[in-house]
Amino acid sequence: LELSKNGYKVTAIDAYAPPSPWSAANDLNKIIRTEYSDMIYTKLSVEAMDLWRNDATFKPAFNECGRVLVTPESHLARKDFEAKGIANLKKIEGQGTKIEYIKGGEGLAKKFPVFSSNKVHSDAELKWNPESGLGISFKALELAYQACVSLGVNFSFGASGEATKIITDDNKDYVITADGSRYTADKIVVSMGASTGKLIDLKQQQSATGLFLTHMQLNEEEFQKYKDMPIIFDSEMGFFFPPDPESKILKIALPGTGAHHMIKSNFRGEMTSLPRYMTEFPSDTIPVDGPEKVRNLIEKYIPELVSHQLINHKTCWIGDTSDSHYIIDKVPYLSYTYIASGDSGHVFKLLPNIGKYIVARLDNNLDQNLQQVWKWRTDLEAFDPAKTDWRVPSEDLDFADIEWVKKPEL
Ligand SMILES: Cc1cc2nc3c(=O)[nH]c(=O)nc-3n(C[C@H](O)[C@H](O)[C@H](O)COP(=O)(O)OP(=O)(O)OC[C@H]3O[C@@H](n4cnc5c(N)ncnc54)[C@H](O)[C@@H]3O)c2cc1C
Repeated sequence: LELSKNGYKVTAIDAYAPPSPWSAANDLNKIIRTEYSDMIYTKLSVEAMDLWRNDATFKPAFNECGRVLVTPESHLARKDFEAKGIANLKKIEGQGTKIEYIKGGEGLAKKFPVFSSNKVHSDAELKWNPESGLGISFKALELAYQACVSLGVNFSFGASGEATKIITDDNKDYVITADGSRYTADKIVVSMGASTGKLIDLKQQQSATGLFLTHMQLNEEEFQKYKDMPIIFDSEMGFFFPPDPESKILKIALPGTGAHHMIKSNFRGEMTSLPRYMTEFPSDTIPVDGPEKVRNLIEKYIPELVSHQLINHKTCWIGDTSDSHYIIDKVPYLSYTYIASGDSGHVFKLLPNIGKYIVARLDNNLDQNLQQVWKWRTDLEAFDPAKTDWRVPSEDLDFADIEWVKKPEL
C-alpha cells in the first residue's frame, strides 16, 4: 500500500488472498495500545493510533473500546514494563492523560458493571486506558488489500503466489513460486511473517512461536450485554476482547503459553523453529490443558459465560527476535532483496504506518536510529522465551510433545 502510494509499481504475491490463513493477523481482533517501555515504539504506536482513528482505510476496522490491565504485584518484570510504558506515553504531549488506576474487583465492578461478579482480588491494582482498543484484524487486512487494488497493485495468489525459493541469476534476484513461476524486480521485499526463515537464511535472528486462541459464541442478549466492555488483559491468566459485532464471537487468548516447532531449515540443515500451519495440520488446535486455563480466566471476570462451549481453537504464528525489535533491512547476501520481518508479536497495531518506514529503508532515507535498531543482525543471541518478559510469562512447549484438544471441544 505504502509503496504504491509512493509511486512504485508493485506486484504482491502471497500463498493466499487476504486475509491469509497463514497470517498472524487473520484473526477477529488485536490489541491497539500505545504504552511501550521503549520510546521508539511509543512514538510509532501513537502515530498509528491517530491513523486508526482517522484514516479512511483503517478507521472502519478500529474500535476504541479501551483496555484494563490486571497484573499481580509478584510479576515484577511485567509491572516494570507497564510502569515504563505509561511513563513513556506521558512524555508525549497530550498522551496518557486519561489513564486511571482502579482498586481491586470492587473498583472494577463500579467502573464496569458488566464485571459485577468478578473475582479480582481486593488489593489488585488495575490500570484502565480508554485511549486504546482493538483492530478487527481480518477486516483490516481486507481493507488494506482493497486499497492496494484500487491503487493498481498486481496480485498473485495460490501456487503462483507461494514463494519457495529465492535465487540470484545474472545479477538479479528471482523469487520462485510453487508453480515454477519466476518473479524479479528492482527491489524485492520479503515479509512472510514467521515463515520468512523458509525463504531467507536468517540464521538464529528469528524464531517462529505458535500462540493459542479460542472463542465462544454469544447469543443476542449476551452480545448486547458485553459488546461495550473493554479488553481485559490479565497478565497472569490471559486476555479477552469484547464480542465481534458481526459474528457475536468473543475471542480469548490463552495465558502464557507459546510453542516452538523445530525443523531442519533450508539452509545448512540447521535446526530452527518454523510454522506448521493449520491448513496442513488441522488437528493443531490448543494444548489439552488450555480449556481449563481459559475457564479460570472467564470465571474470574464473567462467570455467567464460563460454561459456554469453546470453539474455533487456533494456533497462530509470530516471528520472534531475541530483543523483540523488527528486522527491516537489506539482505546482505542478496543483490536487491530486503526483509520486513521479526514482528515479535507486536506489529499489527502499526499496520497503518509501518509501511512508511519500510519504504524509507528501501529509499535509503530511514531515520538512522531506526535503521540501527531494525538492522540485519545475525550476531544477535538466539531467541529465548524466558527472557521475553514483557509478554505474559511464557510456558515454552515443543510441538513434538503437545497433546491437542480434539475439535469440537465438548
Ligand atoms: C495470538 C496472537 C495475538 C497477537 N496479538 C497482537 C496484538 O494484540 N497487537 C499487535 O500489535 N500484534 C499482535 N500480534 C502480532 C501480529 O499479528 C503480527 O505482528 C503481525 O501479523 C505480523 O505481520 P507480518 O506481515 O510480519 O506477518 P503475517 O501477518 O504473519 O503475514 C505473513 C504473510 O506471509 C504470507 N506467506 C507466508 N509464507 C508464504 C510463502 N511461502 N509464500 C507467499 N506468502 C507467504 C502469509 O500468507 C501471510 O499473508 C498477535 C499475534 C498472534 C499470533
